[in-house]
Amino acid sequence: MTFIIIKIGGSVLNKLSDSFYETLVKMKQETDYQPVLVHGGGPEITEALKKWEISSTFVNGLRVTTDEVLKIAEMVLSGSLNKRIVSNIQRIGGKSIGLSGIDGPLLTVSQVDPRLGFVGKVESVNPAWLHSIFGQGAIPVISPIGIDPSGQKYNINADMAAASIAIALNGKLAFISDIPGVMEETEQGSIVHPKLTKVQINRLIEKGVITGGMIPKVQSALSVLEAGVKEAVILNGSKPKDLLTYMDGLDAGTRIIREEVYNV
Ligand SMILES: Nc1ncnc2c1ncn2[C@@H]1O[C@H](COP(=O)(O)OP(=O)(O)O)[C@@H](O)[C@H]1O
Ligand SMILES: CC(=O)N[C@@H](CCC(=O)OP(=O)(O)O)C(=O)O
Repeated sequence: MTFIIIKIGGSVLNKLSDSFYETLVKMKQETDYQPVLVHGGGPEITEALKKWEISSTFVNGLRVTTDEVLKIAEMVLSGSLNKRIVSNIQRIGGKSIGLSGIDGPLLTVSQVDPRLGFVGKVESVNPAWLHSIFGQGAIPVISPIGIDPSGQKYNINADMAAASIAIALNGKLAFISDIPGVMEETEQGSIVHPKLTKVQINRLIEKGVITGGMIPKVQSALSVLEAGVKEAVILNGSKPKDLLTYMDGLDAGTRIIREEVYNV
């Protein structure tokens, strides 16, 4: 069995078609792949915060999380969005169970930086409950809220949560977002990089080509490579075939790979 950790970005959550969910259910029922979903929800958290008239800011793609921001983030992520994805999978005929990093606890975290408030980085993953969900023939759907040993809850960037789970399960990692991959404006027009290494990524960040929410995404991809996972990929969620194309070993999106395999 090969695990594939599929991170669904909040940017694309509401744009995913039934065929995307059908692909997941078929993958689970008909192939040796075991899909594990991790979802974000940044835009919906921002919308809910606006309704509550709470302001929030980002530092390098991470939301500064006060106690009241945390409460809304948990409500949106572990409440409405997690259950929306679970019910979408069930509507297509698949089995699915939703949980957050607190359940189990699946994700034990520590504080990233006191200046960011309750933003967590994953210290350990306990996949025991995931294995029992796999045993039930179901697809786990994970929301990125974690907990520390004292019981304090934390908001985790969903890309970073997905990377930690991919490392723990030694699985493949695919980021599904609202763009075709890592893009760059060149004299010839806009291009999508088919593959990138750490050195190239760092150069694109320095040049200001990779910004905002793309920063934690590429950094999370690099962290899985460092931990021994072969590669990570960024795919376009509005093209459900991209996931199948990638699983078939063909080119899709942007693959993030180690230096030594760049020319292979
Ligand atoms: N070089 C880049 N190529 C593509 N997207 C980029 C790039 N730099 C920044 N971005 C931004 O990153 C966004 C994807 O990150 P994010 O909004 O966090 O998505 P998600 O919710 O899918 O995780 C894109 O919509 C785009 O605005
Ligand atoms: C700490 C932090 O930034 N947490 C994110 C969690 C959601 C997320 O990551 O959503 P996307 O995948 O849609 O970006 C946030 O509050 O927006």
